[in-house]
Amino acid sequence: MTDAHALTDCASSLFPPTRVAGLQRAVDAVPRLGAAYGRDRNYDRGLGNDTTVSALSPYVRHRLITEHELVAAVIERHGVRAPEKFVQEVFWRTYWKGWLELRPQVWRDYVADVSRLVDDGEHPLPVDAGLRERYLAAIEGRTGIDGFDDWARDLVADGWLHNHVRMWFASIWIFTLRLPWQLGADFFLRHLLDGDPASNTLSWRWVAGLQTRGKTYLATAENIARYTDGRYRPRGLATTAEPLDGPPVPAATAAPEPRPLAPGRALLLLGEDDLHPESLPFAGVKVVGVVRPERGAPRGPGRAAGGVQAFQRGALVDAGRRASERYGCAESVIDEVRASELVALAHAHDVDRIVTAYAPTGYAADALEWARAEAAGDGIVIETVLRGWDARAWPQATRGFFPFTERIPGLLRDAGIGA
Ligand SMILES: Cc1cc2nc3c(=O)[nH]c(=O)nc-3n(C[C@H](O)[C@H](O)[C@H](O)COP(=O)(O)OP(=O)(O)OC[C@H]3O[C@@H](n4cnc5c(N)ncnc54)[C@H](O)[C@@H]3O)c2cc1C
Repeated sequence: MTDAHALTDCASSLFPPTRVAGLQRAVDAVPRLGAAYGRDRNYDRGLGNDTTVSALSPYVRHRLITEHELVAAVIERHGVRAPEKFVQEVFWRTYWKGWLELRPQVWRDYVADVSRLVDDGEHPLPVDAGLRERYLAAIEGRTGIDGFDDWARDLVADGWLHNHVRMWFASIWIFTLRLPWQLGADFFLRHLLDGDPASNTLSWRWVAGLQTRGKTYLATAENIARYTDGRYRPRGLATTAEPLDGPPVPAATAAPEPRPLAPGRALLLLGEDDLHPESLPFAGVKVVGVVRPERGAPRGPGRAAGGVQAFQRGALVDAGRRASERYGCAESVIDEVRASELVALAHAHDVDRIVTAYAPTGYAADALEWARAEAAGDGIVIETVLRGWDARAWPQATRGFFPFTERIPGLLRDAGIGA
């Protein structure tokens, strides 16, 4: 039996949490990300030599590698047509982030739902005793469902799953095991190295039929057998997938607007959503110190898996070192993003402002918002800077992904890619 809460070092050896490791993986992957990716990407052949996908998500999610540089490298190698599918997949991330940014209530509802469903222990369990045993069987890989049990254990051990596996897993969780989707999303978010509030919450909602109203994703034994090269052929899967019921999708609110930073001295605060501070638009700002949180943002009411915490910590250390070098100043380490420590550091550096990357809707943004409100009371302003990539794309996430894809050529042009 797997201990679903075990601290695992395996994940960080598969995915060393540095920009250099991400770039190396990208260099190795780029030759495969043209037509071959479009043809084979739905096959799950694991993380070894036969892998059909890039397995770059832990790096892209934390922006150890930016979407811009990844897409530019792939187009430079293959031209615009052959990697169309890959480029679209990268834009799924951008689209989901934009979609949630325009509808933060969907995030707030998810957070409230998870809190309501679980107790307040360090490793929270469902409050409903009947649900608890079924939930434990699922996350510990004891359901007896071929494939599903291995995937639950793989997730805990590796911190990563192939996209098709994530779809099958979520579908079986919701429609065969009849477990609440929010608990599956929480399990994923706390164990995936790439765990991302937007991509995760909205993908689970999509499988459940809440995102594209009435349209669900049903995993079938035939599809699983085909795309796992016959490794798995589960029996007894649900044969229908009735969409779940939920509150109506809220209307889109306004997208955040990019505001250029005023010139002058400031501290630079690192945030785990954007760990390539070298390319953030800080023109005119004199960075006099780098502030690095020791710990990443929470991933749910319970503790994130050990491998996830190690990745978050390692990625922050890596970005802190690069930022100190880039801006020629020392780094200060704080426990987590909290106003009291930020205000003390601002005073120690004789500045009244702190600049940081815009944090998209999620746990990190929640923490930053609390710190910002409190620090303002002490006369310290926390200013965020939005990348052009996000500023141009997010306002387009008002409808479904397919209308959004029509914007991709224009977004690439505006980013100066493929010209
Ligand atoms: C139920 C479910 C939960 C998911 N949870 C997360 C999550 O927490 N974090 C996360 O990053 N992705 C999530 N995804 C999306 C997707 O599965 C992963 O991004 C992808 O599998 C990462 O593997 P890769 O790097 O090999 O992707 P590739 O196929 O090589 O794609 C390249 C890059 O494009 C982006 N990308 C690809 N597919 C998607 C997608 N469907 N949505 C968003 N971005 C995408 C990623 O940045 C990825 O690194 C989820 C999907 C499902 C169905």
